[in-house]
Amino acid sequence: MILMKDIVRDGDPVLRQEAAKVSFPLSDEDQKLADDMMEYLKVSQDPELCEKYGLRAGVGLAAPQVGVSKMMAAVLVPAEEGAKSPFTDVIINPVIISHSVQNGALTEGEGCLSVDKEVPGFVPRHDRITLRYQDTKGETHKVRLKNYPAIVCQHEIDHLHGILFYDHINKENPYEVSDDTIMFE
Ligand SMILES: CNC(=O)c1cccc(C)c1Nc1nc(N2CCN(c3ccccc3Cl)CC2)nc(N2CSC[C@H]2C(=O)NC)n1
Ligand code: NI
Repeated sequence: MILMKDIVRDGDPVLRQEAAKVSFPLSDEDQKLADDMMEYLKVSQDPELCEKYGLRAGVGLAAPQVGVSKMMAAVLVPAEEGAKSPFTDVIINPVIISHSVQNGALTEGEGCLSVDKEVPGFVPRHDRITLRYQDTKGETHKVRLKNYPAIVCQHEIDHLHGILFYDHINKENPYEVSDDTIMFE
């Protein structure tokens, strides 16, 4: 089971590397990694278990964050009342094949399990993306995502390319975004 002690923190070079493509069929090790990363998200989103294991809650976790520089990330965006559309899968060798011109950003900024300090500011991302990836069975998927699930997938795909969320925050004015940026909770 992945615990906070297994999460690599900012400053470790593995978080700034380009991860390696994953080959199929998955090795037993890669399959276990996929399962463990998804399990972390599930446990972290359960208030009792989160507390019991001293975890930070997350909706995404990328392999480099547990020290494995491979193109794999688990995403578990729960179904919430109202507009948000859920998205749950382990995305392997993900590629954003198209995206909206319009940006989107979380009004509360972003957090990351590998960044212990709060970094205030808006993180401008594409509001809508078309994502192609392979699942753990090697099946290729092409999905259109928008708003929160799109933000989360971009945050995790960034990890696979050595990019951290605060790299996108405007240094001069952290709360400056283009006026057509969609801001959401
Ligand atoms: C600095 N301000 C903030 O962090 C921030 C502050 C307020 C609101 C938001 C929305 C913020 N932003 C933010 N909140 C999250 N969570 C909200 C709580 N949630 C969760 C918590 C408990 C149970 C179930 C769940 Cl679901 C877990 C996920 N997650 C991310 N990110 C950035 S994209 C990857 C994703 C990630 O998993 N990070 C660890 N950002
Ligand atoms: Ni992160």
